[in-house]
Amino acid sequence: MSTYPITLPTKEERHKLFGSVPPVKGTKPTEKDKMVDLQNTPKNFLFALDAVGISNVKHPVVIQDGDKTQATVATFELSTSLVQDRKGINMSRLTEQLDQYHQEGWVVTNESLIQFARDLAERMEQSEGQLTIRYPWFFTRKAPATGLSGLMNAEVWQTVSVDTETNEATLTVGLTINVTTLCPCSKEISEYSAHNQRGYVTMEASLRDEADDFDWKQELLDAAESNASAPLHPVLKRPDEKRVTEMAYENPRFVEDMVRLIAADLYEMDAIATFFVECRNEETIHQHDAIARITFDKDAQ
Ligand SMILES: Nc1nc2c(ncn2[C@@H]2O[C@H](COP(=O)(O)OP(=O)(O)OP(=O)(O)O)[C@@H](O)[C@H]2O)c(=O)[nH]1
Repeated sequence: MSTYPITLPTKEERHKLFGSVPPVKGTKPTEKDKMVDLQNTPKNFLFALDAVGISNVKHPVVIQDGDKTQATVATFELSTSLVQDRKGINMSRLTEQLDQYHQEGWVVTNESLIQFARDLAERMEQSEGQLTIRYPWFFTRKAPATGLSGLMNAEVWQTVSVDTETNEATLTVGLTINVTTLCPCSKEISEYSAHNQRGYVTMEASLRDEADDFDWKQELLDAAESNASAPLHPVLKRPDEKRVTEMAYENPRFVEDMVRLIAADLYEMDAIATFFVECRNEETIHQHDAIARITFDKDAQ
């Protein structure tokens, strides 16, 4: 049984009580220039590597959103290639560069991401730099009848790869948004009603060099939502709810329909070279999900 009030030992004594011990007198150097630089010790390490780096890095960012900017939190993957005769990259330089860009007021655009990847490669003395940035992108959505607005978000990402020797850069963009899909089969066979579900549409596209002013977030969002049974909304009053319910009934979609219709829209966008589309419906009459996917390379046709 404890008795109060108690007299506590000092914090140092408490740490000792719970097992903390003083550091040993070490023999290895503590100054940076006397430490072994294992990463840079040259030897034949059998293979060159495509990508070495860090993933799951959470960081605040400011992104260019049309003619405005938006602050959000992004998850980064930062990497470079690695030559055969070096054991490792100096990984601290990756987050060092991220912090430096942040301190300098970095605004994320396709061009600034390409510059970031190029700087990474140069800082690491490797030929290729790569990065992926993934974040929630917020946009305003109005209710279809009352016009009441609220914020929606889609998960978006950009992957950039730069080869500093050839000076080539590739840019891939992606977006996932959820939509309403209403089952065509259920509508067809039932006396009334039709089951519907929340569909998750994921699109990824590689962009052509000349795609500078392509508003990829808006275009991918439109491709998904305009081909769904109905888009989602943050605010819906009764007249709005009636509208979206009827809209879904007028536009029934299987996952296969979704993927094919979105593929047709992406096929018509000149800025896109290759694309991937997936629709996953969280079924309301099953425990499982329904999925469909397509990958397509326009230049391979
Ligand atoms: N290459 C490599 N580094 C790792 C790995 N795991 C942890 N590290 C990192 O090793 C780092 C040591 O950083 P370095 O960038 O090599 O440090 P440094 O040589 O003092 O840095 P510079 O002054 O830039 O040359 C720490 O940031 C650790 O995160 C790994 O699997 N591979």
